[in-house]
Amino acid sequence: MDSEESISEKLLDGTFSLNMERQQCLPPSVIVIGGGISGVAAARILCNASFKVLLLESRDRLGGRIHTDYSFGCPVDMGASWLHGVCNENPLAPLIRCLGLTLYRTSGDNSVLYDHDLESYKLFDKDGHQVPQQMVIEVGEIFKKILKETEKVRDEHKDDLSVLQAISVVLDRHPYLRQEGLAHEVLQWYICRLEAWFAADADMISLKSWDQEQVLSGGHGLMVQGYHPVIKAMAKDIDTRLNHRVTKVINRSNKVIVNVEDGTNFVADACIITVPLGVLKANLIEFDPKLPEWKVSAISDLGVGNENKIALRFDNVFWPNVELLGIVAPSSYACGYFLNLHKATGHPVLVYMAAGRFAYDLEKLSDESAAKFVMVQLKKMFPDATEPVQYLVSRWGTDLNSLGCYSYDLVGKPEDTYDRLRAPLGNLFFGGEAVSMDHQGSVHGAYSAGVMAAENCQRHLLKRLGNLEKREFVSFRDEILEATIPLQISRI
Ligand SMILES: Cc1cc2nc3c(=O)[nH]c(=O)nc-3n(C[C@H](O)[C@H](O)[C@H](O)COP(=O)(O)OP(=O)(O)OC[C@H]3O[C@@H](n4cnc5c(N)ncnc54)[C@H](O)[C@@H]3O)c2cc1C
Repeated sequence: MDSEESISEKLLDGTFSLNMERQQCLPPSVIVIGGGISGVAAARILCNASFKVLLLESRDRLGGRIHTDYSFGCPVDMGASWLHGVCNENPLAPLIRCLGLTLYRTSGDNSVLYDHDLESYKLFDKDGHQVPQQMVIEVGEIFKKILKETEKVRDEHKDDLSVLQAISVVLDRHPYLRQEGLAHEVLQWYICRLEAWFAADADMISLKSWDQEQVLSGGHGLMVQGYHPVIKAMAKDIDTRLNHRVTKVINRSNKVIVNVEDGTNFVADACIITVPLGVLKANLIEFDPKLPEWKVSAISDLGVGNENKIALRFDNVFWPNVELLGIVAPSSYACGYFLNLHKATGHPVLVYMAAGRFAYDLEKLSDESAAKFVMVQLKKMFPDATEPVQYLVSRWGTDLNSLGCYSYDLVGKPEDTYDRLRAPLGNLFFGGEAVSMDHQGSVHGAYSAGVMAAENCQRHLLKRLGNLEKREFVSFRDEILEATIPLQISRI
C-alpha cells in the first residue's frame, strides 16, 4: 500500500488515476506555474501552510524577470534592480532586512519622473559636450509645467488620450513652453526618462492613469548585492521543476491537470498561474475550458512594455563619479543613458538601458552589434573610452519566457481590467506583477500578487475540502516581520 507521502507524490506527478477518491488525510495540493518572485512567494506561503506544492518553471533558473548575472565576477541585475519604496511598508522590506542586503538609494524622491538625484546626472550632447547643469534644471522645471498643464487636458476630455497627444495639445496652447536646439533635446531626454518608467513610448501611455500610482515612500534603492538572494531565500526547500514549460491547463471542478511541453502531466487540487502577461497575450498556454471572454479581454486591454539592458565591464573607470550618464537627442527615441554601477557597488560596470520601441529595435541586433552600438554612444561622451572586457545583453521582449518587461496602462483601458485579470476561475488563481493591487510592474507588486493568490487559493481549498479548522493560515510575512533589523542603506 502507498504511504501518505508517496500517494501525494503520485498525485502531483500525475501517475495517480484521476477519478481516485480523495483521502481526507492528504494535504491539499497546488501547482504553481512560473518561478518568478510572484510564483516563488505563492509557493512559499502554501508550503509554510503545509500544502503539497509543486513549482513548474520553464527556464533553467528561478527568478524570471529578476535575473542577477554573476559572470562579471560581481552581481549585475539584468532584470529588476531597484527596490521602489525604501521603507518598512514595502512588503519586501522584512526579508531584505533579514538577509542583511544593502540598498544604494539613488533618490529619496517618490516621483516616477525624477527617480535619480539631479546633481548626480551628467548629460551630454551628440558631440560629447556636457549640457550645462543650469539648462538641465531649467528644462526640468518646464517639463513639470507641461505635465501640470496636461492635467487640464485630461479634465477636458471624456475619452482617454496618450501622454504624447496631451503634451502636443499643451505645446500648441502655450508655445512659450516649446524648446529649441539643445533645450529641446534635454526636454526629449526627460520624456525618455518618463517612457523608461513605463517601458513604453509616450504615444502608448494612458493620460488618465500614468500618474495615478501611489509610489511607496522612501525613494528608490538599488539592490547592491543584486536581487537573486531574495529569490534564493524564498525558494528554499520548495519542490521545483526547472525546464518544465507548461503548455496546457485543464481546469475541472475537483482537479487541475497541467501538461508540460515534454508530455508530462501533473495533477493537483488547484493551480496558481504567475506567467508573465506577455505569455498569456501570446496564448502560449492553452486553457480547457477556454478562458471566458471577460478574462481574455482583460489580458488584451493591458499593455506590456519592453526594456533592455546592455551591461559592460571595463578594466578601468574612465567616467565621472555620477549615478547616471545621459545622451540628449532631437527625439526621445534617440536619447539614451547609462547607469554607473561603480558609484553604487564599486565595480567598473556601466549598464545601458533602453525602453519601448527602441528596446525592441535593439533586440534585432546580435549581442556583439548591440555592444558595439552602445560603445559608439559611450565614445561620444568619452572619446578615450577603452573597450569593454565583457558584456551582457538582455532580450526581454523576444524571450518566450517573458515577451516583454512589465505591464502598463494602455490608452482607454477599462476601469475593471485589473479586477478581471486577477479574478480566479474555479480552481485557477492568477498571480504575477500584472495582477498586483497597487504596484503593477514592480518586484514588490509581483510579490504581493503572489501572496494574495496563495491566500485566496488556500481559503478556497480549505473551504472546498472541508478541513478549514485543521489547518492554520501561516504567512511567510508573519515569520519575517519578527525581524527588527533596520534596512541597510548605503546612501541617504
Ligand atoms: C529590464 C527590467 C527592469 C526592471 N526593473 C525593475 C526595478 O528596477 N524594480 C522593480 O521593482 N521592478 C522592475 N522590473 C519589473 C520586475 O522585474 C517584475 O515586475 C517582476 O520581477 C515580475 O515577477 P513575476 O513573478 O510576476 O514574473 P516573472 O519574474 O516573469 O516570473 C514568471 C515566470 O514564469 C516562467 N514561465 C513563463 N512561461 C512559462 C510556462 N509556459 N511554463 C512555466 N513557466 C513559465 C518564466 O520563465 C518566469 O520565471 C523590471 C523588469 C525588467 C524586465
